[in-house]
Amino acid sequence: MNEMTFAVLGTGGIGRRALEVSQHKDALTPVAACDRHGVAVDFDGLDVDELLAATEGNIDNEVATDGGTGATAAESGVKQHGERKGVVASSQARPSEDPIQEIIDRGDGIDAVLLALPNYEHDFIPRTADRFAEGGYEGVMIDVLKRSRVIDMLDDRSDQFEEAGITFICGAGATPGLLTGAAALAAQSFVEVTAVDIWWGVGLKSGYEDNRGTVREDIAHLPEYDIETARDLSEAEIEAILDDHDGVIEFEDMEHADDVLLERAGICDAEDVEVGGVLDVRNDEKPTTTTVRVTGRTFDGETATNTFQLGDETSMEANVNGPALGYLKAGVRRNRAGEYGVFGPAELMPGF
Ligand SMILES: NC(=O)c1ccc[n+]([C@@H]2O[C@H](COP(=O)([O-])OP(=O)(O)OC[C@H]3O[C@@H](n4cnc5c(N)ncnc54)[C@H](O)[C@@H]3O)[C@@H](O)[C@H]2O)c1
Repeated sequence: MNEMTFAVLGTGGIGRRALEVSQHKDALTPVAACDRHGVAVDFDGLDVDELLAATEGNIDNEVATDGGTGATAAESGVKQHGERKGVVASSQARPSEDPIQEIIDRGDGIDAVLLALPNYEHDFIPRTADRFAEGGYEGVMIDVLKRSRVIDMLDDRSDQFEEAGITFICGAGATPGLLTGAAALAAQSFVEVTAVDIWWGVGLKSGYEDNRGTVREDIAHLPEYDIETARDLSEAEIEAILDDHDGVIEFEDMEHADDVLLERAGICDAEDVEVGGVLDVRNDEKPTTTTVRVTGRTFDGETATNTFQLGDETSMEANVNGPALGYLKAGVRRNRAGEYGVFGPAELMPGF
């Protein structure tokens, strides 16, 4: 009864590491994985070691998603050796014209689906969720997306998910995700929260090759870019931006969904949440310690700031995938208890 099966959509920087981390979680079996090129399904459990070894040099971070709203087909960012692209390099996978549909068709045996897909089109993850609902899927869907506006698009589908029997958990990576949950917990000392400041540090030297999708999406947060212009950047242009910054980019006032996720959990107003951080692609050491500061007023009239910090040794991959799979398991428990609809990481913490 406690056993859970899950599928990963997207075997790029995040999806591959999610499969690896799942090996360290109790009673969680990966049974399906896909990228744009193909799909692997085995209800006895995927051989994760084989899949990771075979795809090590074949990670697909191409810009295109499914060709929806204005996707470019730029063939950039593909790390490839040999004939077979992406997940198809694994002997467990085969090429597919529509790998996501193949997973929907096997949804009966899948308790949860982790969407480790790109966010170059804001409606890609919501549209993918629609396909699961329309395909009769009844289970958990969970994403690690970052942008605030996508949460509204998922909220609009709340009734549809409830009717379908889907428990959708949104924004459940590191930030949003782990840090949003930490802010919700830190807020419990207060009767009124006046400010939440999230400041992250990521050092990505050895992980850079595998996480170019995430770096491109981060560049879209710089004031001179947006998701469309970042999507159209060539690899050489991205390298030039990184060179201009000596490999260290500082972000301020980011559109990160921690704000709307804390507001929908009743913790504070979205406008009182600030997210920024520093990305260093030339060092593995974090350029700054990831810190969450929650300021508020206690019931007995004191004003204080509760602070939560991540250890500098924890990698971005550890801080995204550990929480994502932890929230996935929390989602399966809710789904089995008949709770459907849209939930954020703060709502799965003590209430406010
Ligand atoms: N919340 C957080 O803390 C956090 C941190 C890092 C990354 N992220 C997010 O995680 C997401 C994934 O990032 P990444 O670095 O792994 O990206 P990536 O580009 O490395 O991988 C994306 C994967 O999706 C697959 N894909 C694309 N279109 C597809 C389709 N139509 N069908 C099937 N598969 C398809 C690609 O083939 C690839 O395997 C991004 O949206 C990123 O913003 C969140």
